[in-house]
Amino acid sequence: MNNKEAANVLQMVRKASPLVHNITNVVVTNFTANGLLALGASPVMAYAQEEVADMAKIAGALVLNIGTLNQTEVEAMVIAGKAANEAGVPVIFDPVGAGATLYRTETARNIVRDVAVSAVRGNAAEIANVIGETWEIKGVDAGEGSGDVVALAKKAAKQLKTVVVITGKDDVATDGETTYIIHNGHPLLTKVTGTGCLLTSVIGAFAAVERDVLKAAAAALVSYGVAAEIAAEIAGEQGPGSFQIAFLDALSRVGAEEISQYGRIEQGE
Ligand SMILES: Nc1ncnc2c1ncn2[C@@H]1O[C@H](COP(=O)(O)OP(=O)(O)OP(=O)(O)O)[C@@H](O)[C@H]1O
Ligand SMILES: Cc1ncsc1CCO
Ligand SMILES: [Mg+2]
Repeated sequence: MNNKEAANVLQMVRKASPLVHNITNVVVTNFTANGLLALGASPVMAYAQEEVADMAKIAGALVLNIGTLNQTEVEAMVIAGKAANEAGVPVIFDPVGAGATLYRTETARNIVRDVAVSAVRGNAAEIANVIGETWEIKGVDAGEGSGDVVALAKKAAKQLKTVVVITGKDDVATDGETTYIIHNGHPLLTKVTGTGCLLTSVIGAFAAVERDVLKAAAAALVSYGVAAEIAAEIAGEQGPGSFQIAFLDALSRVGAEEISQYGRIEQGE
């Protein structure tokens, strides 16, 4: 995966405008829908157990996010996930807050047991907790020590038999064999709620058009990180509110030119 290939996958998203079915949290719902629209995908949020199987089957990707989970919604996620599996629709999982409470940790583990997920995206602490590893957050920036993060991502990918994406200062995407490290993004992303959650849904949009989920994830990460850098350039001085708006604009504008100029994809060990 290089910048050119990444830009090609982004172009495919814009051309196909895939339907991305999200069962996500109440904090990020609107931002996620607007972010997917800006990018060029077609978002839908559908949660009722009566309809999630039908929606998941017609979607290009299903995104499950446990940010504000409750038991009814978790049951809907499993129904949707199994329907997506039957229909060959990729499922992307965001284990928000795994490790923070026993309920989140157990739910995250149950979802990866009951649903065949194509990719899991979280920060290092969340991914560690899904696979039962302890993880010390070193300093304020969980992205510090990316060597450890790569090892954690590979271990998780092998254990869960799926693509694993760990985000932070640098982002790592791996299937356990091939690893990409993406050096894009901006610290202001951590000052806007749900940028991780939107990224998980963006990976869904890319996985809907690129069957190689690892390539899809790497392309999503570089596109997203470059968009953040463009937004910070335009509105970073103003603060997180202006940055959030500029970021939505940048998601709609980022293309081959910007990715070739700013994209920093490294093939890892
Ligand atoms: N220090 C940093 N510098 C640059 N980019 C960063 C930094 N920290 C995180 N990011 C970027 O922010 C985005 C969200 O990643 P993060 O790891 O913060 O997700 P998260 O913890 O799940 O966030 P949330 O819970 O708010 O959705 C990613 O695109 C990531 O690359
Ligand atoms: C703040 C917050 N609380 C639960 S989910 C969420 C959004 C970031 O995932
Ligand atoms: Mg998160």
